[in-house]
Amino acid sequence: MEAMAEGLGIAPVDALSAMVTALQGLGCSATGFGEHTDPQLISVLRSNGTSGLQIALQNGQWVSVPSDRDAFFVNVGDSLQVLTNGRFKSVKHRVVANSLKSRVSMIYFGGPAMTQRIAPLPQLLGAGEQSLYKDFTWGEYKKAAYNSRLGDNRLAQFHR
Ligand SMILES: O=C(O)CCC(=O)C(=O)O
Ligand SMILES: [Fe+2]
Repeated sequence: MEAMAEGLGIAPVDALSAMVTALQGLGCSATGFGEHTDPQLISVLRSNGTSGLQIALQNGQWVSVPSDRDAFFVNVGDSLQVLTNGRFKSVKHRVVANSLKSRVSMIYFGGPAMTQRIAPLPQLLGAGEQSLYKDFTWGEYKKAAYNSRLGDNRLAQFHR
């Protein structure tokens, strides 16, 4: 935050960190990153070992992902859910800010090419099994995503 303020030429330099301190003083856990699913095929995440990442179970209960700086968190995205015709689930997740330690994460998002058609892999479809989704390209999905909010179920509009 200090470096950002410095880069922005904001004076006094500690204006932004004062804001963070004020939030921490409230003693409540703020939203670090709102609930959402990742759009791409796969996300590979590493963090600095600070807790905060949570996934939603099917019953809506939020469960914390253990914070381990030596572990990778591999997450299925919406596109892989479609490619597997729903066998792999794009799990809803969020980050709850920790008032004691900052969470830093780096994520690799593996996404398809813009013109790529996103559809269940034929070899995964059983006899007579239909795609659960309408035909769409990654570009079409992205366009729909730009018109949605972070927490929206963006795949819903592509369901058959
Ligand atoms: O920072 C994190 O741990 C997760 C962030 C995230 O879910 C995302 O960028 O898609
Ligand atoms: Fe995410």
